[in-house]
Amino acid sequence: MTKQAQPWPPAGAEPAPAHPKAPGPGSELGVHFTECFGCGDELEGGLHLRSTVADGLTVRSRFTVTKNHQGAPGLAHGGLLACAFDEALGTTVGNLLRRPAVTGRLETDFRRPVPVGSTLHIEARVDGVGGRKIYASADGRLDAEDGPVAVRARGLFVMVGLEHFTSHGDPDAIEKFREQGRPVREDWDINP
Ligand SMILES: CCCCCCCC/C=C\CCCCCCCC(=O)SCCNC(=O)CCNC(=O)[C@H](O)C(C)(C)COP(=O)(O)OP(=O)(O)OC[C@H]1O[C@@H](n2cnc3c(N)ncnc32)[C@H](O)[C@@H]1OP(=O)(O)O
Repeated sequence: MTKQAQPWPPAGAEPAPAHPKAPGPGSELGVHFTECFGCGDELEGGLHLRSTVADGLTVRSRFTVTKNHQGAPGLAHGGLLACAFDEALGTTVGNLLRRPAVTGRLETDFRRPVPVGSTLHIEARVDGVGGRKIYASADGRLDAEDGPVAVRARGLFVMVGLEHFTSHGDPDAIEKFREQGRPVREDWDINP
């Protein structure tokens, strides 16, 4: 096994400017779906991730680890940390590029244990786009924006049409997003 990183983003990926309608620096991104395990406010055991646009193609998210998120006693479960990064990367891609996309691949490096009670400060960015593929990465730091790196992640997101959500998920998904203040059909570029 090697810790040697592969080139990222891969050769051929191009820089991805923010969409003209993307929320600007300082914008709170809010909840994209109230029942989302990552950001929703209706799930008691959820991650309750909160995100703010930092600058350009960067979003800062916060996730506080509770006893609902344990693996070993007093420590966060790695799979839930990966979930937090999926959410942080997904919200970065979705909100800044305004293209519906789903996670195709997610890599996580766990560098330090993350204790219950700590807050992970996740800084995520869009690294590039190649065809339908969007490359994004993030660092998660313990308890402060300049704290020690505990987790790093890279995600490959694949642009999809809105029918991805209605045909594989809830037929009313687009209407539900609209009811929750996300009129994706109007606000997003929806033809991958
Ligand atoms: C969601 C929000 C919508 C709107 C909300 C409003 C506002 C809020 C904003 C934002 C918040 C969002 C926050 C969400 C955060 C969580 C996100 C998730 O967890 S998503 C759930 C988990 N992921 C899945 O369930 C995917 C399941 N997989 C699939 O459906 C398909 O495999 C899919 C769509 C990924 C690709 O299938 P194909 O048939 O369309 O396309 P093919 O040709 O297979 O892939 C396209 C390209 O991507 C590469 N690719 C695909 N998967 C890959 C992989 N695993 N590794 C490497 N490359 C891969 C392929 O090699 C191909 O590349 P070549 O064009 O040939 O160069």
